[in-house]
Amino acid sequence: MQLSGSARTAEEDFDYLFKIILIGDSNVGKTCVVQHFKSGVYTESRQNTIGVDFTVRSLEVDGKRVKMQVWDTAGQERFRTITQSYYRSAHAAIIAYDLTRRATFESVPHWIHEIEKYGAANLVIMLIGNKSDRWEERHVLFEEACTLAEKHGLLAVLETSAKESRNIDEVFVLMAKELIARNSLHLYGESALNSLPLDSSPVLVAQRPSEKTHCTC
Ligand SMILES: Nc1nc2c(ncn2[C@@H]2O[C@H](COP(=O)(O)OP(=O)(O)OP(=O)(O)O)[C@@H](O)[C@H]2O)c(=O)[nH]1
Repeated sequence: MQLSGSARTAEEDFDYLFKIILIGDSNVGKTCVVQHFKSGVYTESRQNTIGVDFTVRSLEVDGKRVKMQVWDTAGQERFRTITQSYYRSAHAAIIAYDLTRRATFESVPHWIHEIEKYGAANLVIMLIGNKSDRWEERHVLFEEACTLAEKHGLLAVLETSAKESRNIDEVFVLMAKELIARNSLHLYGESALNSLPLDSSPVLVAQRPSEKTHCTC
């Protein structure tokens, strides 16, 4: 994994540049999640993504300036060849499903397989169950997503709502923290890897109407 540390450009200084690919079935809300991350607003989406859209936002995480490049990919099958070509240079992948549509959750193993096939080795993978504002129509239990995440060694599961601004920034901040931690290990070499083992247990964050559950397993 190649991460750009302490990079400088004429326009902007940053300590890290991370490239994140957002994948998942069509209409799960990927574009709305990215747009909310970029601008903080929810705009009802009427168009499916064609190919891949590119968004950038800078964050400050643990005193570090982090530039997040997010590639919002089309979920539709007909764009698969184009989107696959973006996997290779990503540092991390976020797989999104719609928690009101079970079929989109059942596709998650397929998306993990795509990452394993086309992405770099050891890509950090996070799972998000979007549309948590429609919790009454839930067709995927949070616990099921946790089980899947553990089985495949994913970093985290978060339930999000682009519509009601839930957990969107948290997804990207958590991802940035993990990538910074891994980059530090990378910089300090094998001995650091031995002395600072990464916690392989996923971080799990459910979003329910009036409570927020954090659990680590
Ligand atoms: N209720 C609710 N609807 C959402 C949310 N996020 C997205 N939507 C709606 O879900 C539909 C699909 O959203 P998109 O963001 O276009 O989905 P996508 O995954 O990018 O779809 P593709 O571009 O085809 O891959 C739109 O009608 C959105 O307005 C959410 O958090 N809650």
